[in-house]
Amino acid sequence: MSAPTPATIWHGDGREQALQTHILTHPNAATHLRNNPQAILAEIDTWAAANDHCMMTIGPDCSRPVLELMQTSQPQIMAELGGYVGYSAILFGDELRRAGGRRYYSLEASAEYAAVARSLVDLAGLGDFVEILVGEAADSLVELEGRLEHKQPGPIDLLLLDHDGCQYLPDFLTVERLGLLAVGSTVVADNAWLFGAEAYAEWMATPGEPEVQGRRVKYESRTLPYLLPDGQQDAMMISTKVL
Ligand SMILES: C[S@@+](CC[C@H](N)C(=O)[O-])C[C@H]1O[C@@H](n2cnc3c(N)ncnc32)[C@H](O)[C@@H]1O
Repeated sequence: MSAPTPATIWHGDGREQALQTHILTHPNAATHLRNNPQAILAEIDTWAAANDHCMMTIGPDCSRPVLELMQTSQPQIMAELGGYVGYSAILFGDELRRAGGRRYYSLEASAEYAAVARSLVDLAGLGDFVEILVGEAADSLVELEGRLEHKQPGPIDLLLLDHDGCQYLPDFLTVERLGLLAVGSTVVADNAWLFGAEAYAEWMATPGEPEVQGRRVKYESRTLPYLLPDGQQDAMMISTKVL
């Protein structure tokens, strides 16, 4: 009988702090890496591959459809639920700033991961553009709504769900109840077929116009299937609010 294949370890074994130390003490940290988001992202990918780590970062392949979406929809304000070590915040925050966007909000539950993210975002020169909110997304969303309330209704143009699949649906509904999305806003859910996100994917795919907070809402969705590094079939779901 062969030994069972060990489960993939995705995070939390010290790799995040090891990555932070690697980047911040890199011989080129003060020269090539400082204020160079693309070089920092490349260094994260290189370090992960060299150390045989499956990182939870969105990575170059899965980020491509989001970057394409940003080019076509030209968001002003973006928010992500699940910031981890700051990879997606650096990648999309850099793109958003270069395209003339206003602000990128990164919501992260873990104070440890958020501290790593903050140091890398600062090194990338994005510290005054990317804001990291530490705490459960459901709480940070309420705080965010208070901060954005003077802006137009539905202030988030592009929302990225990349935190805990079981929380995708309840936290998305919180976003809807708080009125943070307008007609034309887009929600991108990574890992939409796994890790408990199935309820969210089903809600988005169900025809009709469900009521949220007494308002009828409707989204049009498309899914982009892909394989995870460990071979599991997953998909990204891109949904645009049409009502
Ligand atoms: C897949 S990682 C995010 C990866 C990141 N978007 C990137 O591409 O670099 C998921 C992150 O969500 C965080 N998380 C899990 N549940 C959360 C919650 N309820 N609120 C906020 N963050 C949460 C985890 O701590 C983890 O850092």
